[in-house]
Amino acid sequence: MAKKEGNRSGTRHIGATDSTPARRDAKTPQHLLKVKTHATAKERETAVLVSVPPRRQSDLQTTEYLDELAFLIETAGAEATKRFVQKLEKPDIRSYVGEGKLAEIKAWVQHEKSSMVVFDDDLSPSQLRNLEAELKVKIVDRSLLILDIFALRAKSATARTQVELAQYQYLLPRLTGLWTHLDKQRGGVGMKGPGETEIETDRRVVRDRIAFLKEKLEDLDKQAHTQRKTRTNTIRVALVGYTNVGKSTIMNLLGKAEVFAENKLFATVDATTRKVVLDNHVPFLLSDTVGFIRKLPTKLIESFKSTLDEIREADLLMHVVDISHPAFEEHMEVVNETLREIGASDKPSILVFNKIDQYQAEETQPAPALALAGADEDDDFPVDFAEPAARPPLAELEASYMARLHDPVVFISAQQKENIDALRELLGRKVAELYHARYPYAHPGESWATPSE
Ligand SMILES: Nc1nc2c(ncn2[C@@H]2O[C@H](COP(=O)(O)OP(=O)(O)OP(=O)(O)O)[C@@H](O)[C@H]2O)c(=O)[nH]1
Ligand SMILES: [Mg+2]
Repeated sequence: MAKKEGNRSGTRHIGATDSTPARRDAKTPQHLLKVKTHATAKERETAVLVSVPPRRQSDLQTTEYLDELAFLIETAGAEATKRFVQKLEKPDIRSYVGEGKLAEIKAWVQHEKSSMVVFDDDLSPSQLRNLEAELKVKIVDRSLLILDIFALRAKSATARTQVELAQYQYLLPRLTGLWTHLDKQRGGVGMKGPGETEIETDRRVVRDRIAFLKEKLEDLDKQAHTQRKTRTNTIRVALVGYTNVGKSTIMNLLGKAEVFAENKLFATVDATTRKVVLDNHVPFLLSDTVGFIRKLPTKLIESFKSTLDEIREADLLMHVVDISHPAFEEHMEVVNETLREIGASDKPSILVFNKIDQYQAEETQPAPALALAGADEDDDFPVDFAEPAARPPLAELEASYMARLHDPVVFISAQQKENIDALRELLGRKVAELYHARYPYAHPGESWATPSE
């Protein structure tokens, strides 16, 4: 088994910029992470999407989920060219989809020479193995796809270490399954699969690397903690929300920061913190963080502990929602659920409905994008265009949210700079309230002379 990888152009090496001397990883197992969803060749890779929705899930929802998966694929640098949907009570334990559907997928993949098949769930190691043996192309599940995007985006030492750790944690139980397909990627001809001894050796190497990365993260955490301790007498605000809702755009607007904002999922993987001084208000620290997404694997959340500490340690959350997205209410639920999971759901928060410039009131939803994107229109998934979902006029929506929620609400367009004064006013007021409640005898701004800021 070739253990060394050359630094071929166009190939990304996770952790390659990691300058920390490896203590125990004389044989760095990074070649094991080379299952990539993004294009490494000149030609753009093509992906077939597969989803097994429960019977009770509406067709509209299925379409939205597949749209999101296609967006993830696009963010990773490939193109979704076909969708297969099979409604089942639950995914097949052996091959995720049923036998008939699998044969259909196989025929398509072979005929169209697709580069990979992407599943909108996490696959068990045995499902992964079986699918790989049957379809003979790259098999990508939701975790692997998200991890790959995170790896593309992560810049800081902490974020990179977190991603690498999550990748190896993902890899460990799947090591045997992934071998065959790694061989294939390397050309395969004449390459024999590794024997059990080699797999065992690699398992040990990966375990060592995991231990090493955990130690490294602990060190980085300590440094970050010490740095945060110097920010005394300061209210901390964290931007939270679903991915691609406009958090970084708001950060740039308020914090005069230059944070990468883009119409791609997970543009931000590193946490960034800026001091913000709004006119006549108490200064505060604002952090931009990684966006949330549905079905974010718990393991992945755990390995992003350091980034999520910014949220956990915040005094106030600004929950940003993209109101122009058809599924914005479900997105809010996902965010609230994730906040609960990381133990940050009881914090005071402000709800910021963004992208009002793009919001379109209408009586019914537009026809699902399914037909446009080459969906598999077989009997398993009759396309249903008549699903009504009212989108009331903005003023109505605003009034109903204001009345319904305990948290303060503001409707803005960060891009068009609409209603930003209202946002500043609300934020300034909330921060001042928190500040005076917490430090009744302090004078705002007096701690800002500390050298670390
Ligand atoms: N139409 C419209 N687009 C916006 C608005 N605010 C942000 N955007 C766009 O939405 C996209 C995502 O914005 P970001 O600020 O990167 O979103 P984010 O929440 O930081 O995204 P992640 O870091 O990927 O989680 C970008 O293309 C922005 O230009 C808005 O008010 N209206
Ligand atoms: Mg961002």
